[in-house]
Amino acid sequence: MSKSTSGPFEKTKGWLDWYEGPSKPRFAPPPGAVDAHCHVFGPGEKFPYAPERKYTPCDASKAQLFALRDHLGFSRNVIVQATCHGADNEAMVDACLSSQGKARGVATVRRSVSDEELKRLDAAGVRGVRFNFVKRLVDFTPKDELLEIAGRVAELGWHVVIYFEAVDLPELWDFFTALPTTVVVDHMGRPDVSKAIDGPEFELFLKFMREHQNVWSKVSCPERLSVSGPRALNGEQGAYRDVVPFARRVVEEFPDRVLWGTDWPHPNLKDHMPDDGLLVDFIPHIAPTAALQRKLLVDNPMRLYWPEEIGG
Ligand SMILES: O=C(O)c1cc(C(=O)O)oc(=O)c1
Repeated sequence: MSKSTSGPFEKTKGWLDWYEGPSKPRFAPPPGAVDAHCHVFGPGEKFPYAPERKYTPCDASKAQLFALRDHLGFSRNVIVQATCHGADNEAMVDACLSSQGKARGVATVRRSVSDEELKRLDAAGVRGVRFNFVKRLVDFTPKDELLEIAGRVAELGWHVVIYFEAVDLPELWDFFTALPTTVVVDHMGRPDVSKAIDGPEFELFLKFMREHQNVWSKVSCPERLSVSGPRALNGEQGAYRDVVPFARRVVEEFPDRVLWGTDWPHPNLKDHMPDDGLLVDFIPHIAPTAALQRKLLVDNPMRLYWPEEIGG
């Protein structure tokens, strides 16, 4: 079970493999904590990467993900379909089915998906679909196609996860606000943290959440968003300081609509691969009280992904 291969595929040049032997976090997540954004990649031998993919990763299996979950002190995962698998959800579905109910999934589907397939995904633990607008990751899908998919999954009680760059929010606003489901934003809508926190770009994101009660945000991926570091490596307890005010602002203003995830195995990071134990130690910087931590890591993800277990 080596991480460095990609099965029969060749990894994208310069690909950084996930960090082996992460430290034990100093921060102990509350009991029942959910890593609400992570992926599985392949293994390529068993679950081939999609022909239309924009990158070929190293393998990152369900067993490796579940081992990380236990090591970090988490109880559950939400496994988000990675773009390298296109709309073939089998690696993610297989992980959900092997998790003994401890993983839910977010799928990618095309307009051609049948009702039977949606029901099969639902039975496997899928609770949402992901719409991706990051141009380096996917080709364009027409919005009427996406709206049609959103309407169909709404009937299953699923939500829509959206991934986009902050500069694209104005253009996508009308589409996002027309979605008929709960809408979960990946990685805080990728703010440019070198810009002012009270500047127009991040203000627009806050307005998006303020004016639309169905919009949630993942306060994840400081390792992607940080410009100044320091990186979560070598025992660093104050990593990615420039991201802290942005994430903390979202957690404090919208405590009931935030989620957190490792983003393991961190696709497409170019300059470093974080120690996931130190990433967990980032959490108390953005959610400074036990009450906020409990909402972020337990109550909110349980409400969205396991409502039946909390009488919801
Ligand atoms: O920024 C990214 O490169 C990235 C890629 C993917 C994916 O390929 O699915 O998912 C993420 O959450 C982030």
